[in-house]
Amino acid sequence: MKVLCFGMGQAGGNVLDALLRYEQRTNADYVVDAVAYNTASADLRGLDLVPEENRILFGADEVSGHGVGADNELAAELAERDSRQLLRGTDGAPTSTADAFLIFAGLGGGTGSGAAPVLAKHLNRIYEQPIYGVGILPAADEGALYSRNAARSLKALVDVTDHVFAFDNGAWAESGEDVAQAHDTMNEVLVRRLGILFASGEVAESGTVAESVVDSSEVINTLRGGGISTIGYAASELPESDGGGGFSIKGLLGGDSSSTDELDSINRITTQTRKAVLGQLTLPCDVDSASRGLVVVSGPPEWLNRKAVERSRTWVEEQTGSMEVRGGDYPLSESNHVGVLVLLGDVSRSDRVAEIRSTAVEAEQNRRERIASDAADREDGTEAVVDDRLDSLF
Ligand SMILES: Nc1nc2c(ncn2[C@@H]2O[C@H](COP(=O)(O)OP(=O)(O)OP(=O)(O)O)[C@@H](O)[C@H]2O)c(=O)[nH]1
Repeated sequence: MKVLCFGMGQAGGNVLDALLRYEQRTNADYVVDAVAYNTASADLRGLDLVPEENRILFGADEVSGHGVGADNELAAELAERDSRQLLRGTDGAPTSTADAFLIFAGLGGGTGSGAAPVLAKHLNRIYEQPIYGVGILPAADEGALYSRNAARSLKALVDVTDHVFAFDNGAWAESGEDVAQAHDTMNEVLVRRLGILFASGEVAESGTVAESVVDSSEVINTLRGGGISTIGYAASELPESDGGGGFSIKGLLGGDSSSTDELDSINRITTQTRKAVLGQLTLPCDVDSASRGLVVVSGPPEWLNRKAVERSRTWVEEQTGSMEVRGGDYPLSESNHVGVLVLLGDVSRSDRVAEIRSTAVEAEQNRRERIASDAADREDGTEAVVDDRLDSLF
């Protein structure tokens, strides 16, 4: 599945850079072009793989390249004002070769949080392809302002995109890691999942193998209808003699390797499916609240047992209670792992999203009370200006 990628703000740019690195490392080719945007010029300079000419500074008239300092309303305003400049990011891009557009952003800060929905809205006006957000939720200990920004931005992004892949920083933070290192580790987790999802759709198109490979329309159909999705992934290393070579010691000794391998393959695939869903989701959620699912099993072709793939698919169907769970293979001849990726589309219950929402509502109430009391203190009777946007959260 070919994707045209946009990284908005610092987190957005970092994750995009990490995806490009992962694509390079795995010799894949699904990113048709990559564009990064920021209100802070230093953040754009810090990127590695996004081409220099595709790094776009906006809002410079107002903030002179110094960023918006977590003010996502200002970022949205600047993005709207500079929308032509944002769209210039697609000028040289081979837009017609993309199956989908992807906008990466941290939702807790200012630039990505405020400007990602604005960019999505403008791309939507012009292009036919589905537009997906990749929204990074702040950890709870990043404070109420980040939660408030994230709550608003998540809602705005869901409203203007065809789906939002959510990633919860809080669920993936390891205690004791410094922030930059933690971000790098989290970015790896996220891009591995996205990379496998997009690369698996490419195999079908190049026509190399098996009939049950996943194609891009299956990814798009799983995401159809919008909402928030989460992705789980788990992998198991194969015994050395089988790693990618396709032979087993038992087979060489004349033993019945095929039945052993079949059992082993079924066990590995079903176990990894459970692990992927029960403890490795990008956004922890109530699995039974998902509307649709997609299971992609990757590994050397001889390990991609049909029965196992079908069992995994059925298990995900049972867990989600959804009748719309697709399944397929992603053959990787050189791999020494069997991996299972599970995409759960349109999840409606997540403790973390509920927590962000309630912190946001509380922060908003405090703000209103403060404004109201400031207004009461003023004797001129000026009415408090309140923000009603949060009333409509989810
Ligand atoms: N997973 C991940 N999260 C990041 C990364 N960089 C920043 N964040 C998170 O993103 C949120 C802050 O958003 P940023 O992207 O830094 O902010 P910005 O969009 O550039 O906006 P301003 O700096 O406020 O203008 C916080 O929740 C950070 O923890 C990253 O590389 N990976």
